[in-house]
Amino acid sequence: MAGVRVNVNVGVLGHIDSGKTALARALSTTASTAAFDKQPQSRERGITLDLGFSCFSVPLPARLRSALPTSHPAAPETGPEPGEPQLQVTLVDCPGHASLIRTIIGGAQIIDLMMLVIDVTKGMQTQSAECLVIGQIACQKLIVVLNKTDLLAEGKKQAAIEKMTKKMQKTLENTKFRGAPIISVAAKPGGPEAPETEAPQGISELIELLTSQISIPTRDPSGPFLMSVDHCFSIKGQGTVMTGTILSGSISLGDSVEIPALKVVKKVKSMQMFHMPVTSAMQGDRLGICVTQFDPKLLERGLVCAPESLHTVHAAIISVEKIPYFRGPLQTKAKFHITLGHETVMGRLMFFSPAPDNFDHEPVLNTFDFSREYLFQEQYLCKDLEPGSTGSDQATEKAGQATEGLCPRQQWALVEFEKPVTCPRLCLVIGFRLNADIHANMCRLAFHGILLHGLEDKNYTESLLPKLRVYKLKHKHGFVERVIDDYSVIGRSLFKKETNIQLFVGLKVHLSTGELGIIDSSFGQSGKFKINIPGGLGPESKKILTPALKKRGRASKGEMAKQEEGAERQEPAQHVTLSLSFKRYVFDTHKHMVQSP
Ligand SMILES: Nc1nc2c(ncn2[C@@H]2O[C@H](COP(=O)(O)OP(=O)(O)OP(=O)(O)O)[C@@H](O)[C@H]2O)c(=O)[nH]1
Ligand SMILES: [Mg+2]
Repeated sequence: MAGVRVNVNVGVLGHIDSGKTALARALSTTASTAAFDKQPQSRERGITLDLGFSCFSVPLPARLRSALPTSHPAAPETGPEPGEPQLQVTLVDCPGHASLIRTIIGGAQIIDLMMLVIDVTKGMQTQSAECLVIGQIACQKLIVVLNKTDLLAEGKKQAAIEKMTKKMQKTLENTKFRGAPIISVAAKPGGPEAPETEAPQGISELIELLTSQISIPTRDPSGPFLMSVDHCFSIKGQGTVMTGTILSGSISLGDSVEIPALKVVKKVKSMQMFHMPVTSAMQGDRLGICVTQFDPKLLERGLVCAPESLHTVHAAIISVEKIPYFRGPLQTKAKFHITLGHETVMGRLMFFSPAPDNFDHEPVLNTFDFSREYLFQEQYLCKDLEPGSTGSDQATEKAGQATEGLCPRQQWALVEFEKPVTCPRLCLVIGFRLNADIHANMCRLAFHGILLHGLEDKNYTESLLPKLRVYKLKHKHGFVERVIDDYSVIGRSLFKKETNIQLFVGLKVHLSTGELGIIDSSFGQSGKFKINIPGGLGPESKKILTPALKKRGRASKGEMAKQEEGAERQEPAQHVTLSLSFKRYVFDTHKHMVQSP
C-alpha cells in the first residue's frame, strides 16, 4: 500500500468572523510542520489553493488502514514516495452567506465531516444555527470547534470554555449531532494584528480529534460522472486545468466531459491527483482535469459531468420538508431562492399532500408517482402552524384540506423556476430566503427536499402539468328554498349569480335531512337551481318544508314570479341545508368538476 493517499472532505462552517479561514490556515500549517517537517510544503497542499480549499495530510491511522481495500482506486499508480499511506484532509472553508449555502449543497455528497466554528466569546449566532441546519441535511458527522479562546480572561478561561461547551451540548441535544465532540482552540491568537509567529493553540489536539473521528466513506464509482469545479486556470503548453471534487461516478483518461453551463464537450487529456498523474479517479477524490482549447475565463466554478448526464429543467416536482426553525408558513405561490445541485435560482412553489386516505403512506424519495391523486394545499401542512392559519372553517376550506390537524408523512411541491436550471437527477434541494434581513436573528433556510421529477419541456404547463393530478377539494353550502314536488326541490345560495350552473349539472348534493339530490338545471337568473331527488323526499323532510309548500299554494302568479327572482319569500320553518363536495383538478385545462363523496 505504499504511497496510498485517501482523501476526505471536511467542511469548515460557522458564523462570519468566527475564524474559519484562520482555522483552515492553522490546520494546514500545523499539520505540515508537525507531520511532514521534512517534506516541501507544496506536497502537503492539494492541487488547488483556491480560496475555499486547502488541505493537509497525516499518516493514515491504523484504524483506517485495515478498512482500506488493497485496490483502493484513490491510490495513484506511483505514490508521491514510498512509505506510509496518507490521509489527506481537504478543508472546504466556506466564505460568505450565499456562497456558503451553495458550496455546502454542491459538496453535500462529499463533505464527510463538518467542523462548526463558534466564537467562544459569542456562542451560537444566526449563521452558526444555519450551518447546523445545513449540516443536518447534508452531513453525517460534526465537530464543534470553540475558537478564540485567547480572548477569554486568563483566570476564567477554563470555566468559560466549560460553560460554552455545556451550552453547545445542549444545542446539539435536539439535533442529529447529539453528543458530538466539542473542542476549544485559538486559531489566530491575538487576532489580525498579532505577529505570524504567534502559534495557534489546540490545533494538534484538533487534528488528533479529526483523525479519530474521520471514517473512510464508502465511495461509489458507479453512476454518471459529476464533478464540482472550484478552480479553472490555464497552463502554458498544456491546456486548461479544472480542479474540483468528484461528486459522483468515476472518470478515466480519454473520457469526454461536458461543461453543461456552456454546452461544450471536451476530451480529458491528462489528470492529476495530489500533483501526480493518474489514469482514473472516483467519487470523493480531489482531481485536476486537463482539457485543450478551452478558455479558462469561461468557467470559474460550476459543474462538469459525463456528456448529457445532467438535465435542464424549467420546473420540478420535489419532496419537501420544512425546516422547523424557519418562522412563518410555506405558502403556495410564495417565491424562494432554491439551490439544486450547484445552482441557485428563484422558484415559485405550489404545495400538495397525499390524498387524505394516504397520509400514512411511507415516504418515497426516489420517484414521483403520477398515477396517484394529490391534494392541493394553500400552504405546507405542519403541526406548528400558527393559530388561525388553519382550524377556522374558512381557512380550511380555502386550503382545501380535509386533514383535521393531521400531518402527512410526505409532502411535495411543484417548483416553477424563473430560469431553467441544470442539475443532477434526484439532487438535494434547499429553499431559503436570501432577501430576509441578514442581521435579523432568523433562520433563512426554509425547506429541503429531493428533486423527484424534472420538467424539461419548456411547454410543461401544457405537456406535463395536466398529468399531475393535484386537486382542490371544494365544498359549497346552500339551502333548499322550496319544494316543487316529492321528487324535486329548488336550491339557493350555493352558487353565485354569475356561476355557470351548467358545469355542475349531474353532481350530487346532500340534503341535511338525509336525501341525496342531483343538480338538474338552473332556475331563474339569480343562481338558483333545480334538484332532483331520485329517492323522493322523506315524510319528515316534507313536514319541515311544508310551510313553504302551503304558502306557495296560496301565492298568486305574480308573487311566484317574484319568488323566482329571489325577492321576498316564505322560507321553510326550519332550514334544510344543501352541501356539495367536488374536486377540481388544478391543471385540468377544461376545469371539470369531479364528484367527491
Ligand atoms: N483573537 C483571536 N482572533 C482570531 C482568532 N481566529 C481568528 N481571529 C480573527 O477573527 C477575524 C476573522 O477571522 P477569519 O478567519 O477571517 O474568520 P472567518 O470565519 O473566516 O470569516 P468569514 O470568512 O468572513 O466568515 C480575523 O480578524 C482573525 O484574525 C483567534 O483564535 N483569536
Ligand atoms: Mg473566511
